[in-house]
Amino acid sequence: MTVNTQPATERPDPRAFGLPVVEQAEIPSELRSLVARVHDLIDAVANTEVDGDTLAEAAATVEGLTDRLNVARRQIGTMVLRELPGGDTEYGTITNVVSGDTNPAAPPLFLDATEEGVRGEVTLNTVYQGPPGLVHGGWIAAMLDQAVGSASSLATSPGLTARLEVDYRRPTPLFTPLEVVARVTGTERRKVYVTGEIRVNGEVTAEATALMVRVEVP
Ligand SMILES: CCCCCCCCCCCCCC(=O)SCCNC(=O)CCNC(=O)[C@H](O)C(C)(C)COP(=O)(O)OP(=O)(O)OC[C@H]1O[C@@H](n2cnc3c(N)ncnc32)[C@H](O)[C@@H]1OP(=O)(O)O
Repeated sequence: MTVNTQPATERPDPRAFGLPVVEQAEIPSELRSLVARVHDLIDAVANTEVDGDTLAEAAATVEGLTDRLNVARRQIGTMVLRELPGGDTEYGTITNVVSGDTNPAAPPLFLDATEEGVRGEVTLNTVYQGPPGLVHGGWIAAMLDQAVGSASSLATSPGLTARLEVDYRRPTPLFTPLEVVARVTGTERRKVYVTGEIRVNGEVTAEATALMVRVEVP
């Protein structure tokens, strides 16, 4: 089943929910650079074996930086307006743990609209490790949740995940390009049925079926 994407102009504006919106182009390049450096820092901290003096010095430096950054914080729930290839647009939470532009803990997984639904590629490091060398099952579910939510939001309007079932078919490896896809298979009133897959070299390692319930604009 192919579900046509609902025009962006017909989707709810987050400002109607009292949420601030930042356009993607307004995110300063210095912030993007900081996010990328801290993303690498998380990986370095998770894996370092340097001596205690170096660790103590690093902790003091990071604490000082944290204090400096915390003097001006965004409102919780700030949204980012993204331009997708093909001219469509999408709102996302700016600190979303899977795909947030300003979240150094996010892989990040960016999903583009396709004719079928959504598709994205991502390669994960040891920060997302569960079993040795493999992606944690919770992160697999998180990426699939994001993909089904995004496919549902683009095809209809934003919603919350009511049900998500994941089948883990094969181990999902770290340091290997992962393809993440999702598509809407049906709708019924506010209910949107969606499926998603993670593939490695074309082979499905995990698949999800989900029910999204569209939120009502106040
Ligand atoms: C503008 C903002 C932009 C945002 C962009 C976001 C981008 C997307 C990216 C996000 C990606 C990340 C995504 C995330 O991380 S979403 C975060 C994780 N999810 C949640 O926190 C959701 C928590 N649950 C709820 O809030 C409510 O239960 C919801 C809102 C889901 C429904 O409560 P609501 O009071 O509104 O509706 P209703 O109870 O009248 O139910 C309506 C219909 O649904 C049926 N039903 C309900 N539950 C289930 C169930 N479990 N199995 C089967 N069916 C179920 C129900 O029978 C009824 O059917 P029918 O009687 O019509 O036949």
